[in-house]
Amino acid sequence: MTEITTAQLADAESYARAVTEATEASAAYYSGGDSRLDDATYDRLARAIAAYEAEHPAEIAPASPIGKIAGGAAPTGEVEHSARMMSLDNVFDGAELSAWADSLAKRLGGPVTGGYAVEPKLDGVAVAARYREGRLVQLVTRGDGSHGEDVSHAIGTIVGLPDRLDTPVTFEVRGEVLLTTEQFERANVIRAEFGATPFANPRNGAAGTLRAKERPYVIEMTFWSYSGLPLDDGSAELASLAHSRVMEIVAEAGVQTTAATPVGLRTCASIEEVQQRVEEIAALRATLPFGIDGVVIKADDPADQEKAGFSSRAPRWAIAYKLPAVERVTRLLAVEWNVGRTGVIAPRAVLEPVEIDGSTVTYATLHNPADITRRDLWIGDQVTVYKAGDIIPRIEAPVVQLRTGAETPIAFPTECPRCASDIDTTQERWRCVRGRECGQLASIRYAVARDCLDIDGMGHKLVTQLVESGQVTDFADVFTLDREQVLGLDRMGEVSADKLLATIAAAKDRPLNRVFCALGVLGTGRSMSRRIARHFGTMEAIRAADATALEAVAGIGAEKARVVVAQIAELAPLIDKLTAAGVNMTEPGVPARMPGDGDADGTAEPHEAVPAGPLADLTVVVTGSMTGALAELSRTAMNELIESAGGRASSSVSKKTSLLVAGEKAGSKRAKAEELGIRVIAPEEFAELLGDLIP
Ligand SMILES: NC(=O)c1ccc[n+]([C@@H]2O[C@H](COP(=O)([O-])OP(=O)(O)OC[C@H]3O[C@@H](n4cnc5c(N)ncnc54)[C@H](O)[C@@H]3O)[C@@H](O)[C@H]2O)c1
Ligand SMILES: [Zn+2]
Repeated sequence: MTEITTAQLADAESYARAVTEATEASAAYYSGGDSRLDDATYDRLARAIAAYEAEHPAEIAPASPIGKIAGGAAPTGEVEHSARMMSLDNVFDGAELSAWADSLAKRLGGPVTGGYAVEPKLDGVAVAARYREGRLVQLVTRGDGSHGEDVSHAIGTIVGLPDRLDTPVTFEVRGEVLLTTEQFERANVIRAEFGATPFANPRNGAAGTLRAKERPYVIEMTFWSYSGLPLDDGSAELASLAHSRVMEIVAEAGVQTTAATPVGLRTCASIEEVQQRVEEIAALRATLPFGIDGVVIKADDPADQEKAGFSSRAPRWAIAYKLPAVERVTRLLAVEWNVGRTGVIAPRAVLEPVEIDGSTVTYATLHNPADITRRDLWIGDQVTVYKAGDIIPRIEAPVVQLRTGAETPIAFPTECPRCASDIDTTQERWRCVRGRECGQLASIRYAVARDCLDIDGMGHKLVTQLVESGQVTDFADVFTLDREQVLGLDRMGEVSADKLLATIAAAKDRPLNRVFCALGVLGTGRSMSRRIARHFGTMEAIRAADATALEAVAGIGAEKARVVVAQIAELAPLIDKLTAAGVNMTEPGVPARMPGDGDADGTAEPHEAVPAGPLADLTVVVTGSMTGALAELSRTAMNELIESAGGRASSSVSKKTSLLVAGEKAGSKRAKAEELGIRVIAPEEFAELLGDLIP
């Protein structure tokens, strides 16, 4: 997207470019092609153009979309409308809504007499449907408002717009043709079957489908009427009835109206009531089976309408209260494959972060591999992303027209990303062949690994065997294995069995930080586990801590604190089992910090359990392979060592780094440290500094 879409227009040249970009986008938008811009971006661009024009009225370009129906860009047809088909003016908040109501009152010489009708603003394509003698004879698009295109070929494919009514009425109904969420999903499945590119979003699908004449397949759409008017000499009385009454007559005739949507048509006496209703509809938006982009408010009484009249573009007696955009276009950066508790392997889209409906969206759900194939998604694609309310964001479709050729196919996993077992691909939802066991395996493997309980000799094969035979269901079971069970394992002799049992017994005495780490609490890796253990001292104190108490640990914010508390509560049975098996639950040298401990004012200062050592207050990064006295130490052991010497271990070099320990084959971290002027020392020198702290 070019910069002019967000910035103010600085000069005539950027104004001209903005007008071109807007008219091109509109042309695509109204014809059912893929617009390069999402609505929020288009609206920003249009506002920038309008602001520029207000300041430079002499420079207004003839092609400017401002003040024109459909931005002047809709394909116009040959069918003359029975009455102009207008746009709607917009408001974006309560204050603007009140201002609109005030200006309307001024025009009317007093408040509206018949109240306001409030309906959803359906996000589809406007059409006029002409019924003569109860038969649907013609469908016309809005076009430029005075002439539209004949799209009568779509008659018979639109739910809610019957081709024959029960009574022989002659009238015209106007309304919105759209694809419901369900129809949209189905449409893209059909499109894929016929090798056609997917629709980028439901609106686009409705516009394209309405205009498409010769397709080998049918795509079902839905119609909701929002107005009814006389046609030829028929139904003249409609012109003198309240809007809400007209809608009743249209509905009685058998045409679907906005009143039949889940949010209905409501009349409100005051603008405060309208505002309240807008908020209710906004809250229900995410639950609707189709997209809305706002709420439409109309003076209900025909006398009020007549007095208010029209501008060149829109009625003055109606207004669209726009809701925040829930769809944006952004880039698909990657697809991650996560394995759920039951072994289901679910893809998740990683997106270039984009702001939708007040929050930043970085991930979106993708259902399964078949779904990815059906949607024809590629890495690098620009995609339409939808999010409303609390609903998890979803990718609607790629914007195929924006492909550059640099997109790459999405690689499907060939083995379980968690346990490397085979994948059962017989169902649409792929699953690790180990199912539930897959999660057990992964968490037990994690717990016994070097960084956690460090049970040497308990490799992947062994864990797999123990889980498959049902002898071990969680890592607490490892501590209660008896000699007989161990001897029963494949290729297990007496010597190695005893050795393994000895390692398991030794692992019971690991410090709390490692036991805690082994629990695999979300968001607490090795160093966070150390910090938590050093802060609280005992598992009992950790379990007694509430979210506020946890926030006292460096690096734990409110959000994380809540997650950790919830997970520890969930893990209670496992922790109890570990305690019963005799596993150590204390951090050596650190007193327990129970709730209520701390300073007089009740706020517990994080106390430094470890006395200030040679690395007090230094942030240390280790890179390359260690030699000399440190040769045997894993990264975890190195980090523990740094912390026991009073320092902070970190994995990346930044301005905050105090010291880089660079071993053999140190690469980019060393270069960066040198660039930042950070002190770099060799493992031997570091070992000297630490002296007898080295284990
Ligand atoms: N993405 C793009 O490139 C692009 C380009 C042009 C326009 N747009 C979008 O189109 C919109 C502007 O389009 P517009 O000028 O056609 O006006 P509009 O669509 O915002 O409002 C007028 C229309 O609302 C519809 N409508 C829905 N429910 C209604 C109801 N209950 N009562 C009355 N009318 C109802 C009618 O079809 C009417 O024609 C903006 O949201 C803009 O973002 C996007
Ligand atoms: Zn698995």
